[in-house]
Amino acid sequence: LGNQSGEQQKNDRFNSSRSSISWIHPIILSNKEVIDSTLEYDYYRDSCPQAEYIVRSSIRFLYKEQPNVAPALLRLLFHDCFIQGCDASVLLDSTIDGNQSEKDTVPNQTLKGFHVIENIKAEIEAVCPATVSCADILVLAARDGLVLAGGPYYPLTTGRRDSLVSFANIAASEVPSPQDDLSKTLTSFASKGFDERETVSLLGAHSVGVAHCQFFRSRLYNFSGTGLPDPSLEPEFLHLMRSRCQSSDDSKSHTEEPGMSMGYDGATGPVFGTNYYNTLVLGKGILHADQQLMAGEGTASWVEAYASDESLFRRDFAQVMMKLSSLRVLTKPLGQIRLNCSRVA
Ligand code: HEM
Ligand SMILES: [Ca+2]
Repeated sequence: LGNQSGEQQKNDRFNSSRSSISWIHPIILSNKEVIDSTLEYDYYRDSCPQAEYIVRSSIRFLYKEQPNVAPALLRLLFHDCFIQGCDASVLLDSTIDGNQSEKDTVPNQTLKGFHVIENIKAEIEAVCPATVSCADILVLAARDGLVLAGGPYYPLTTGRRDSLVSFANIAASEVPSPQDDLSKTLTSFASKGFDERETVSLLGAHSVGVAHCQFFRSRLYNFSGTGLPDPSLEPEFLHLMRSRCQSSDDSKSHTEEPGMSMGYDGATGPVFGTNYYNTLVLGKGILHADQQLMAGEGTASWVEAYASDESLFRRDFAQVMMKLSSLRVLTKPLGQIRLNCSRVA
């Protein structure tokens, strides 16, 4: 499948209408023929009834040994869905005929969890060949991991199809940067259809997982080229962060580089939800983009609401994760079912 079909696919997706129910995409093939293609609950109920069970049991098994699989997959899902929709475009490897992978772009270099999706895909292929998309496996696996990490459950529809190309240039420019100010973050999320409340709740994903020093070192030693730390950092916290992250990185690789957990205020241990928002209220956000949520009246009031009302956060987070997981999906007849998640079939 060459570039032309990739191009065609892109055009179809740019032209498809966006309704507020984002998973409904009427696709007009000719003047007469309209296919109302939608995602469905349990889309594989006849074609592969074991699929969702295989995902869930694999993630459960892995989580016991490696709980960091949950944050890794949640971040992978975000980086897939935010770039041209939930189509597994982030999972493709670069190819010799020149399709550079999103994986190989700067903002994606510390993504993890690719092998997890690949292994689940192989297990599913063994029982239902060429049936279940990598895009569906990723959204299901991320949801199941999140639940194990203490996050809310949300129902997912399925029937996504996999992209024919990876969108490296778009990823390089559209994956949000941790150095972004609030207005940039809000513009970026608004361009994908998320309002302020939804953006604040989505960032609650940072309740789990780790940020490596490279993503916030400049805040500690040389904020915006001033040679001084970020003035919004609470002094004791600045001291703690500096003790974790030296001014220069002498580790040999990303995996060795130290980091800090983002949703942990030191007092109560890592709990999904309110802790993250509390860190922001206390001026202890790790990433600049996180702390910036306190810089606007509207976003700050949502941060405060989520910091004090766990069930409100869980409800909003479940809703917004459903929306993220159905962003601009490809459905039949677009896209394909890959046989191996890192390669076009
Ligand atoms: C303004 C928007 C965002 C920015 C700038 C941002 C940036 C980052 C950065 C720099 C890291 C650290 C990566 C590393 O050290 O390897 C990170 C981690 C993470 N991000 Fe985000 N992120 C954003 C939004 C989101 C959203 C919307 C989600 C999911 C819904 C998400 C999920 C995660 C998770 C779970 C981790 C931890 C990964 C792990 O420990 O393996 N992020 N993010
Ligand atoms: Ca994508």
